[in-house]
Amino acid sequence: MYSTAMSLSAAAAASSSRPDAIRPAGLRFCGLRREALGLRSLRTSPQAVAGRRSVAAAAFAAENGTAGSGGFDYDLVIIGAGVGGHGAALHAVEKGLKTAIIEGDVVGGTCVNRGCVPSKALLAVSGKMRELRDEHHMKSLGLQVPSTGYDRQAVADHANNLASKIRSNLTNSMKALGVDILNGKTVFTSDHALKLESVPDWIAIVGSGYIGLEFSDVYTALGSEVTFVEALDQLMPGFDPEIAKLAQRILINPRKIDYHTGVFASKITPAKDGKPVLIELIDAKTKEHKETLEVDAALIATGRAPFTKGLGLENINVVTQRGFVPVDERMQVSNLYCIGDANGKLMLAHAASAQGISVVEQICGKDNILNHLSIPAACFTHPEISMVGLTEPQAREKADKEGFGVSVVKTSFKANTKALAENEGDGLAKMIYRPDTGEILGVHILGLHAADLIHEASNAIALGTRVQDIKFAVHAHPTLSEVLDELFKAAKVSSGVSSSVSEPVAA
Ligand SMILES: Cc1cc2nc3c(=O)[nH]c(=O)nc-3n(C[C@H](O)[C@H](O)[C@H](O)COP(=O)(O)OP(=O)(O)OC[C@H]3O[C@@H](n4cnc5c(N)ncnc54)[C@H](O)[C@@H]3O)c2cc1C
Ligand SMILES: NC(=O)c1ccc[n+]([C@@H]2O[C@H](COP(=O)([O-])OP(=O)(O)OC[C@H]3O[C@@H](n4cnc5c(N)ncnc54)[C@H](O)[C@@H]3O)[C@@H](O)[C@H]2O)c1
Repeated sequence: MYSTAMSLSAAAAASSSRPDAIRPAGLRFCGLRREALGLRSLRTSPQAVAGRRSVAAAAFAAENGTAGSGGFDYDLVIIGAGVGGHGAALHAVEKGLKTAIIEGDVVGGTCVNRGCVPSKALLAVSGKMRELRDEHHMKSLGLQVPSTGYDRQAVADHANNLASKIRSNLTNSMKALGVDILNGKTVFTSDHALKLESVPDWIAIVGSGYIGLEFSDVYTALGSEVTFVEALDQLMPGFDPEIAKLAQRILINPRKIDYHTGVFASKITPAKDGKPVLIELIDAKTKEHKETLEVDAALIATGRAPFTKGLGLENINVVTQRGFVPVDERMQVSNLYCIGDANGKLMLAHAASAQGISVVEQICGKDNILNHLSIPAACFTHPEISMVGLTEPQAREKADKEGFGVSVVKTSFKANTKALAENEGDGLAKMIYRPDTGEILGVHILGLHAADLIHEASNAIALGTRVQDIKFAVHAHPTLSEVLDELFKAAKVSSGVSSSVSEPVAA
């Protein structure tokens, strides 16, 4: 029997995340947490470094050894079958570890069941709807669309069906590899926003981060009017300010969206007996009452925090911060690892998975530190926003502290042939870099397929490729990737800096 899993399931009361209080703008979580569960008899596998420890994936995973007197059934027990746990499980099997995964609710976690997957299904619909309704765009392509409409339930079914399909793909992929999927006992909160049970005429969205912005795209495409309530002084405070300003011009101002910034939604009274939803707004600084909004519905998108109570972390003196588990750069705390949303470093599906893989590498005896500044992020509005590394203010702050210079280059999508062919010239890409070394500090893109374009920059940061080298890489014409090519070629790096790329050979 898996002794680790037994002690965990007895202690667990899980739901990965819930709406959270405000976080400062632009905060990148730096500080891993790992929670100790007071696990007994943990052992490292023969390849792992000496010492007892456990692994957390999505929530946590506990490692134990098959060798020796303990006689455990698994080398690795992962708690939580979200994308973090799933990524870790697949990698663990590849590494030859006998693996089990315990899920308290349904396989797939937040991303698959109430996050990335259903939200992107709704966004796919909003994208098509926008395109079909854009008469000017259609005319310019020579198309006529007589009328457009939608079936709300069919749209909702599309999101649900996609989630079920991906959930069963994930389940089957683990079963096929021999990962045992075990059920925990736990209590969950539920997230209904993605069920699209109605399309309100007027919806207030509290918080203009990723969730708020993506849902504003969905709701306005389906005909709702949106009012944003944002505590900080500008909308989209987590984004590079120049990109946020342009996003406001492209994604907010032309749509049926108004907004209140610098105010907290301090109290929300649900609709009752024909009365509307009431949202009390207070000044974020003075805390004085400003006004009360009356709307048909309210979506709270103020950040999420993990529910990590009941795991027995206090038994090993791990103190969570608003539920987040403080881990170090190797995702460790005490004798445990914690990956994914639970550690709060970067609450993204692919970050969770990358952390899981990094941890498995360590368990197998190879030191591995994930560079979080190389992990891209994307907001799937129409058009999309993507980013990797530092924002310009963050880069300038770091430069002031460490005494180096910062340069910025920008290019417009209007200069890109492919974007113009698609009639999608709205957009900007900017790169922040060190002119003395050519190091790429950050790249931010708003424009058509920005979420796909960012990877050339994130891979360059991950691999330490400098501007003076990547500028020689060739991009097919006409493609959107030339947007990044423009950035690399426009950057000016000090002439004394060496390049590892050979000079192009003259034809
Ligand atoms: C609306 C929305 C849209 C999103 N869109 C994107 C996107 O487009 N791209 C992106 O990268 N990210 C997106 N995210 C974020 C992404 O969903 C999360 O970062 C990701 O799911 C984190 O993965 P995880 O494995 O750490 O946690 P989760 O996916 O939350 O999985 C944790 C799992 O652990 C289980 N669990 C927890 N505690 C226990 C316990 N004690 N015992 C047993 N089981 C337990 C939970 O039930 C859950 O299944 C979105 C999130 C939301 C809410
Ligand atoms: N495309 C994606 O990758 C994607 C999509 C959705 C969600 N996510 C992940 O899910 C997490 C949660 O997303 P989110 O949008 O809820 O959080 P967020 O942290 O991105 O944004 C929350 C916003 O709410 C504001 N806020 C907080 N309390 C408030 C209050 N009382 N009144 C008014 N404004 C308030 C904050 O200032 C902030 O701008 C994110 O960390 C993100 O990583 C990712």
